[in-house]
Order: sequence, then structure tokens, then C-alpha cells
Amino acid sequence: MQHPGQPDNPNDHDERCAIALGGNLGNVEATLTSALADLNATDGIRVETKSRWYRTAPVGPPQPEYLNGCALLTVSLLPVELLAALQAIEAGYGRERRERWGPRTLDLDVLLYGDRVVDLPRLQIPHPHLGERAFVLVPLAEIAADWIEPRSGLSIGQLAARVGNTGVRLAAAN
Ligand SMILES: Nc1ncnc2c1ncn2[C@@H]1O[C@H](COP(=O)(O)OP(=O)(O)OP(=O)(O)O)[C@@H](O)[C@H]1O
Ligand SMILES: Nc1nc2c(c(=O)[nH]1)N=C(CO)CN2
Repeated sequence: MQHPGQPDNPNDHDERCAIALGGNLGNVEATLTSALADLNATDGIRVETKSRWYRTAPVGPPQPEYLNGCALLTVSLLPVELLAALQAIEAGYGRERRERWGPRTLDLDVLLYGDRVVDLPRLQIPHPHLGERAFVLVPLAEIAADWIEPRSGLSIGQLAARVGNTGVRLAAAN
């Protein structure tokens, strides 16, 4: 609650968020690690926790296997501002959008933003495929198993148990 005359408290609208990181082109572990540092250096974003990295079988067209992980952030950005920040970082790592679900150097997706549901033309939160992707749910359950996904009302741990871990294994370097 903002009282007139008081300075705008930067913690007024800090929000807990979860993001997915992935890539399958180049030195992906170095890219993901560097992208997390870039996120933490971004105004309005603090990286709180990250999962371990996982080697995952590609979902979609045939392509190299991915390296995936998730991270928990505290943000004082609005959802659309967070998306723009993620896309700016992706662009810095040579992200070229060719085919849908095609290979990429770096993919940063917003998975959860507090308990909010967002349905905008270019931004849906929770991420539309969150509930069906083992390559997201396995790392996310490692760091946020008790988080309730607002569309289903189920916890991340429950969603992960439903989807299983086929095609997802811990990366050697963790
Ligand atoms: N929660 C979200 N996180 C990131 N991008 C989103 C989200 N919701 C919608 N989008 C939109 O999805 C568009 C396509 O993103 P991208 O090319 O990364 O898709 P993809 O990673 O290939 O497929 P998927 O969206 O299934 O992961 C983005 O330009 C963005 O506007
Ligand atoms: N294993 C895996 N498969 C994918 C991934 C990903 O991050 N990991 N991302 C995609 C587009 O978002 C499509 N397919």
C-alpha cells in the first residue's frame, strides 16, 4: 500500500519468479552460467537459487540434446518488463529465431510469476507448456516443489511426478 508523500519503496512489488534456461548450440553450460550472471546484473532482477543442469532429449524436430535448468528470481519488474529483459539477454548470445522449437544457443522462458495468471498475445504465465515438459519440471521441482501452479492448483512436485523424468538426466558437470 503506497502512502502519499512516502518514497516509492523498491520492495513494494518484489515478486518471486521462476524461469527456465536451455540451449543446444555452442558451449551451453558456459552460456547458461553467463546468462544467469547477466540476469543477476540486470536492474530489478536478483537470482536467488538455481537448479543443477540437466542433459535432456530434444522435444520437437530432430536436433542436438539440450542442457536445461531452472532458477528462482526476485524481481521488481512487471511481467512484460521481465520478458523483455530475458529476450535482451537471449539476443546477446546470438539467439536467432529460425524454426519454432528449433536449435538455439539460449532460451530463457518465464515459468511462474508469483501466483499470477497472465494471458497477453506475447506473454502467457504460467508458461503454456510448463505442465507437460519433463525438461522443465524436473529441474523446477528440485528448487520449487511446493510452489502451487495457479492454473491447475497442483504443486510443481505433483506436476513433476505426473510427467516423470523420461529423457532427463543430471549433467556430469554440476
Ligand atoms: N512465459 C513465456 N516466456 C517466454 N516467452 C513467452 C512466454 N509466453 C509467451 N512467450 C512468447 O513466445 C514467443 C516465442 O518464444 P520462443 O521462440 O522462445 O518459443 P520456443 O521457446 O521456441 O517455444 P516455447 O514457447 O514452446 O518454449 C516469444 O517471442 C514470447 O513473446
Ligand atoms: N529437451 C528440450 N527440448 C526442447 C527445448 C528445451 O529447452 N529442451 N526447448 C524447445 C523450445 O522451447 C523445444 N524443445
